[in-house]
Amino acid sequence: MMLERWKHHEGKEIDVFEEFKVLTSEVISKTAFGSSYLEGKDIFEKLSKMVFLVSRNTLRIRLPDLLGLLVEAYNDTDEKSRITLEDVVDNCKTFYVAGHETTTSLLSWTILLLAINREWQDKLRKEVLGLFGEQNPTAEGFARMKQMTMVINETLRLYSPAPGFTREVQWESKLGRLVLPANLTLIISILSLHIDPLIWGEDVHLFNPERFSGGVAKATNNNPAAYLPFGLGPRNCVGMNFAINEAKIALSMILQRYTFTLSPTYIHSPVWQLVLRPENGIQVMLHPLYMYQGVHWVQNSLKINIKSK
Ligand code: HEM
Repeated sequence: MMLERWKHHEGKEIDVFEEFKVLTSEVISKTAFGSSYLEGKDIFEKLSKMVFLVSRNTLRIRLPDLLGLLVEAYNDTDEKSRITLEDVVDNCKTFYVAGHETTTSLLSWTILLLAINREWQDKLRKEVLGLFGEQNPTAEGFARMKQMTMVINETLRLYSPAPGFTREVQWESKLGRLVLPANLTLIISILSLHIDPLIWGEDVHLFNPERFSGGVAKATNNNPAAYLPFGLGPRNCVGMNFAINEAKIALSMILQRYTFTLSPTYIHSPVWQLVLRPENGIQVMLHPLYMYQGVHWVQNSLKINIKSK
């Protein structure tokens, strides 16, 4: 649906942040709730507004079949483990928000970084076309997407959709020279870890996916707590693989069809409103890879050589 809409924007500007909001809503609605964005548009719009008011919370249920599990828990014969209708609704909201805003943010920042780092955009396009040609991307291909994984990792480092997460101190504990009282809430700043030159080196502020060429462990010097886009430990993100696969599908399908450059109207202003989002959207210019000439679709010669691998 999104790519169909984009056909009307060829050669023109498009705000990818707005586009990805609809796309990721559609995806989470269909996969988790079996409905579509349009069917639940009003509810989803209200939930999006609520994002300003809610903070990440209490969901204790994992994919898949989220709704089924919630309904099961609601109908539980054991009164102690039964949840209320309000709990069902609350958990649906969390799932919707957690699974939608974060992936929108990841996709949007990746497009921004690829629009201004054209050599990486070209590299990814070659990788995608080498693996899938013009066919739809497949799950088997994802594991072989080395450069795409590097770019996603680097985007998540620089523009972590969730720039922080919280932990509650359950009982008085010592942390180095600090004594942490019980019930204290700690905010773990993912972003400060991701831009620490002691961990990443002097080029910490530069977009350099190459740093992930040997994998995350090598990039972090085997320090699993240095890179936390999806949190850490038993309460880490349940949607990590879902989000990464969704991003790989969407990016592959865009790269198969378009080159994109940053629009002069773009104003850089990342803000942390539950997720790290571009305050003014992300406007790019879309250039189709193929043009219809006479009776044939031909490669747009102004763009890159898409045949080379
Ligand atoms: C790029 C996309 C995403 C990012 C960066 C992200 C990041 C995070 C982070 C940092 C946490 C907190 C982890 C912790 O406290 O250790 C979290 C939790 C969570 N995420 Fe994600 N997330 C993403 C996508 C998703 C998706 C697609 C879903 C669902 C479909 C999802 C569902 C959840 C849930 C339910 C939790 C709470 C887990 C718990 O408390 O046990 N997330 N996420």
